[in-house]
Amino acid sequence: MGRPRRPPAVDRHPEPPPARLRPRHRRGRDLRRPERIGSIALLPDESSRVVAAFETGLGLFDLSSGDVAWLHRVEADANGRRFNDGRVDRAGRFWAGTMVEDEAIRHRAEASVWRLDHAGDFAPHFGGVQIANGLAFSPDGKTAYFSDSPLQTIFAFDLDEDGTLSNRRVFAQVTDGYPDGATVDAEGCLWSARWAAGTVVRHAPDGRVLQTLRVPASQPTCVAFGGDDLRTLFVTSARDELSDDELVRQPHAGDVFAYDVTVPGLPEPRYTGAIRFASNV
Ligand SMILES: O=C1O[C@H](CS(=O)(=O)O)[C@@H](O)[C@H](O)[C@H]1O
Repeated sequence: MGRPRRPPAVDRHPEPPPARLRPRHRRGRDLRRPERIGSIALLPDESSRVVAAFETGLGLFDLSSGDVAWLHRVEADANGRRFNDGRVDRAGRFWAGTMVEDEAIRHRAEASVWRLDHAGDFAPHFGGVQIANGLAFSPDGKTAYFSDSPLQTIFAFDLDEDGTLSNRRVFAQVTDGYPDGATVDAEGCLWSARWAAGTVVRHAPDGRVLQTLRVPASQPTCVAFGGDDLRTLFVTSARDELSDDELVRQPHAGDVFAYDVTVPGLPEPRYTGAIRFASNV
């Protein structure tokens, strides 16, 4: 683990819109979009379009123009849920989970993890979730990781070739903070952001903690590898839910941090399935 680099300049607002960051230029660009975005899937064609998990469902989102063509708008009712974390698995399917945003009913665990498959069908794969987070996949694609943040638990599953999850087990029980976004490096270790603990933790494939990186913000939200050799670990963070006093003590809350790492990440898989547009929106 190297020294933290000076954080790239990303515009900060009381309600920050998602920014598209070009790290070399240390510049972020605000994106016009109809709803908050929880996660995205890159597409094979290198165009400016991605599949985005918006609050209410999936849309084909043009990062340049801000145009959205809805694919599956499955959470459009006001039920206190929205889409949150997601990631493409090694076989090119997009997984995205919802979270119960309304804290008063979060304990009901009515959120789910959904899968966009190769045929372009989008369906819930399992439910009983409060806040779906930390979806990540082992280098061989046979193990999936997932966190239900309020439970302070990271789970592992077997993932078969058909895209079915089974053999759910506890991968790590978290004692400090809440497991948020995560990714897997080339050695199969899981990097997990710890909301409220101000850390990012690297777990061995058997769940052991190998390394804890302290970041200068209490709410790191997700991690991603980048740079030409995938040896830069980017860590996003949130200002959300911090008091004015906390924001004074945490001037970097909401920034994106970049760290040099020795073990590289893996290229991010792209969604390789069909794109089917919704007929009802
Ligand atoms: O992913 C998210 O998680 C958090 C906090 S926690 O990690 O679940 O504790 C959340 O409030 C945030 O808005 C969400 O996107």
